[in-house]
Amino acid sequence: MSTSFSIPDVSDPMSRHPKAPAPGEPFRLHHNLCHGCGDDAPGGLHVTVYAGEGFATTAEMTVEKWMMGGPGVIHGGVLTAAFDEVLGTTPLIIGTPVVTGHLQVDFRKPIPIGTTLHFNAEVVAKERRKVFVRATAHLGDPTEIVASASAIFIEIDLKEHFGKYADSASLSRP
Ligand SMILES: CCCCCCCCCCCCCCCC(=O)SCCNC(=O)CCNC(=O)[C@H](O)C(C)(C)COP(=O)(O)OP(=O)(O)OC[C@H]1O[C@@H](n2cnc3c(N)ncnc32)[C@H](O)[C@@H]1OP(=O)(O)O
Repeated sequence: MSTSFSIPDVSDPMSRHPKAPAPGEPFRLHHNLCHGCGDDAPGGLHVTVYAGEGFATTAEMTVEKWMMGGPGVIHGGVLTAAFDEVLGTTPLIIGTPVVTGHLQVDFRKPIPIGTTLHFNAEVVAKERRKVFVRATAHLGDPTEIVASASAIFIEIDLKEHFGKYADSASLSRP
């Protein structure tokens, strides 16, 4: 399928899930080996996403040396993976488990190694199983956006989607 990020004129009703973390509290790990958030993921990003107000979340990531692409700056693929993690966790605030269908990233400024990236994300709409999420990243000054991303995530039944793969990789520890 080929698609683009286009927010529907009218969203399905959305509400914060009663079991969503309180503002400032972290979301639980997807699982221990998740490349984005898992504690045991070899070479993982170790991003923790925190609930914000409404349908919003925040996250931080230290830009480490191994994340380098061009000399001294983050690799675009690493930044994209970080956005995928932050954006893909955010729909849990409305209680919806998802996988990425479409993800687009705007790389606005070089992001130096050694800095801390701050993410702000928000679910902006839901249409049937599609969840529309946007995020921005900055280096400490929220008015200076260094990158932004938009994504369409698709609601899934976790067991149906991952059940046949989980034994081999996703849930076993290294
Ligand atoms: C037991 C285990 C415990 C596990 C413990 C917890 C683990 C919790 C893990 C979470 C982890 C998250 C981590 C970060 C997020 C990733 O990185 S997820 C990994 C990357 N993504 C993928 O691997 C997804 C691969 N793609 C697929 O599996 C399938 O294409 C999908 C996305 C499930 C859709 O297939 P489908 O269910 O057949 O959907 P389908 O009926 O065709 O379409 C439904 C709707 O979605 C739209 N749609 C479908 N595909 C797309 C697309 N690519 N773009 C835009 N729209 C689309 C359709 O147009 C349709 O829309 P409407 O007709 O309602 O307007």
